Amino acid sequence: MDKTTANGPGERHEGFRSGFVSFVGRPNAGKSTLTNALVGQKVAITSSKPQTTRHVVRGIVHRPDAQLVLIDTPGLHRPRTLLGERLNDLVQETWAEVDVIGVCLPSDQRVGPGDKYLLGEILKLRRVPELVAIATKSDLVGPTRLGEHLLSIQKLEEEIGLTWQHIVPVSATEGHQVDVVADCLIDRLPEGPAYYPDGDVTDEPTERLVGELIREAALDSVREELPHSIVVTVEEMGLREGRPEDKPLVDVFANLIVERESQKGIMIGHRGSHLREVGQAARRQIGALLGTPVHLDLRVKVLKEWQRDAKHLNRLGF
Ligand SMILES: Nc1nc2c(ncn2[C@@H]2O[C@H](COP(=O)(O)OP(=O)(O)OP(=O)(O)O)[C@@H](O)[C@H]2O)c(=O)[nH]1
Repeated sequence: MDKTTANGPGERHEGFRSGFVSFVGRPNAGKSTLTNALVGQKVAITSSKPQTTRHVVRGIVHRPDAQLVLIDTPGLHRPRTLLGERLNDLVQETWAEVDVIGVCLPSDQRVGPGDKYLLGEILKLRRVPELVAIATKSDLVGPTRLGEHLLSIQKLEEEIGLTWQHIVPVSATEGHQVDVVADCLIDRLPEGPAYYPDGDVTDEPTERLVGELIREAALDSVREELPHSIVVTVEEMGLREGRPEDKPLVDVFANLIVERESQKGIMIGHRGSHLREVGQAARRQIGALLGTPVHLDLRVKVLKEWQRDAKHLNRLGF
């Protein structure tokens, strides 16, 4: 096979670049939305509530000249529970291993102490990756404000003692400059072979993605204090037997786990109305992901104080 045209996994390609990139930024900075825009398919959970990304989800960008593997981590925050501590360790381990960190700084907000804290943590890593500054949500501001924002990002170089390889504005929702972000990131990757076969968009097991879609549907509708208390386990999933070939149906059995009885009540709602809505929304999303109609059996369970209990955390995969 001609090595200059091959770009399957493990094949070296003259001038081909490949590597790992992680987006960091304050909660709600637009990391998941940018991941999805780059990959061109919904792979990371997005939500208007902060700190909802809990698992490391990979999205993969395939190009003839490069392969970019996106590692989506939860936000770093002051640990208040055992879950918080484990998440922070996971984040720092991941950051030290990627080739490039894309620091997301939303254009509609001033660069602040939270951003500087994050950057300080990055500079403390045993190995500091290349840094690209991404001014997200550029559609939310006018040119003057965007200019100011880019300037204050540049000033961080002096203030904190870091070097940006690129500073790039982007609107992931409008699809504006998404390609430029990809170029800037790929530009900093080392030469090397593709890690994944063409066409793969994520190596997350389907069940985990399905669980995330259910969690997203549940989060969309509950009050601010509930998000951290929700976790979803997919117990069983499979094609229902005995269906006609042109009418397949996938059965999904999942648990929505909360910490307290009172939260269970909120989740279920009056005569089950809330749970029904969540189920319907989740079913649509899962159907779109799998390309098959879905029957979703969703139950709400209480696992008391699961965020503080090592046994529960292990069981839930943290
Ligand atoms: N107008 C606009 N809104 C955006 C853009 N990107 C993201 N958003 C919105 O900002 C909110 C947060 O986006 P996410 O992508 O979930 O942010 P995140 O950084 O992954 O958030 P966490 O998971 O909490 O860390 C969502 O409501 C998005 O729709 C953008 O380019 N323009």
